[in-house]
Amino acid sequence: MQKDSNKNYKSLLVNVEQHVATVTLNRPEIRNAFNDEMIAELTDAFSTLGADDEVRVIVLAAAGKAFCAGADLNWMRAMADYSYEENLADADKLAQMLKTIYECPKPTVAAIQGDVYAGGMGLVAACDVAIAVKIANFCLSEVRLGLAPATISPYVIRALGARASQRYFLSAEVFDAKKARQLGFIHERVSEEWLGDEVAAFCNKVVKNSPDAVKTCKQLLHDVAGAPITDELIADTVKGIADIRSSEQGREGVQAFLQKRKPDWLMAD
Ligand SMILES: C/C(=C\C(=O)SCCNC(=O)CCNC(=O)[C@H](O)C(C)(C)COP(=O)(O)OP(=O)(O)OC[C@H]1O[C@@H](n2cnc3c(N)ncnc32)[C@H](O)[C@@H]1OP(=O)(O)O)CC(=O)O
Repeated sequence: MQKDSNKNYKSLLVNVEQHVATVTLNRPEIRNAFNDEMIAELTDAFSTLGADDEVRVIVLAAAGKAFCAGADLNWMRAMADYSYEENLADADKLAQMLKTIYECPKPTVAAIQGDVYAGGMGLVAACDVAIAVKIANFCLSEVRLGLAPATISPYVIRALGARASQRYFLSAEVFDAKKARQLGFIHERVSEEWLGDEVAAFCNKVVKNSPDAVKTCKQLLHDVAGAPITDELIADTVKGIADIRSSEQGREGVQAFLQKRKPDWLMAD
């Protein structure tokens, strides 16, 4: 059975077929960077599909050239000028979106057709399984922009490992899909023409299994794999991004990206 579950989403496409839901990020012109609207829609889509008995697995895919360029920097720049309380409340919505994806009771698969930068790394890390094309590049680029991988950190550090995270959080080095596979950040690396088949093959295996047993496995994997993602931890990460994006260097880094120039960190202080 095929079902079009798009509701009135503006930044997403949602489709359900044979128990597999596909949520497609659909702002290809800015490389699927997410703003407040996309954050609200992703939160709603994963909550709704997570509660839908017909859905047994959810694929997070993306339209166009890149998988996701992280937070929309026009939105980040705008938030820096809001009151601190509004800035915190807004950052909390980003944190809650990631938590909703991570805690979704259905297995989630990131189908990565292109580059994954900054907040996009959080989306991939919040999913259970990640399959990427060979040409995809990965980068925790935030520090280049005077920002920090804050709300995404609980998920990325779990998926990438503490040691590799130290290297890539601090350097913002770009790494390729081969390295991402070696580090365990992605599970499989395939040619572009095989991405759909590889993702479908994985989903078909999940769909044949007992939905209740799969749900229990997912809960166990979270419980056993690491310290719980508590409200206190989330609040720390929310404060982390709210503080840094309204700082002088955060404003300068984002402004420099949007103006297509190099940031001047010293002038910002
Ligand atoms: C979640 C938290 C923080 C963040 O996520 S901060 C976001 C940081 N993001 C980045 O550093 C990525 C910036 N983008 C890129 O480096 C590149 O776009 C790319 C992803 C490597 C893809 O390169 P490509 O050459 O394919 O595309 P262009 O660079 O030409 O971009 C096309 C078009 O899109 C605009 N754009 C790209 N990314 C963003 C963005 N994040 N926000 C807004 N706009 C973006 C780009 O400016 C181009 O626009 P034109 O008008 O066409 O020039 C914090 C936490 O963890 O809490």
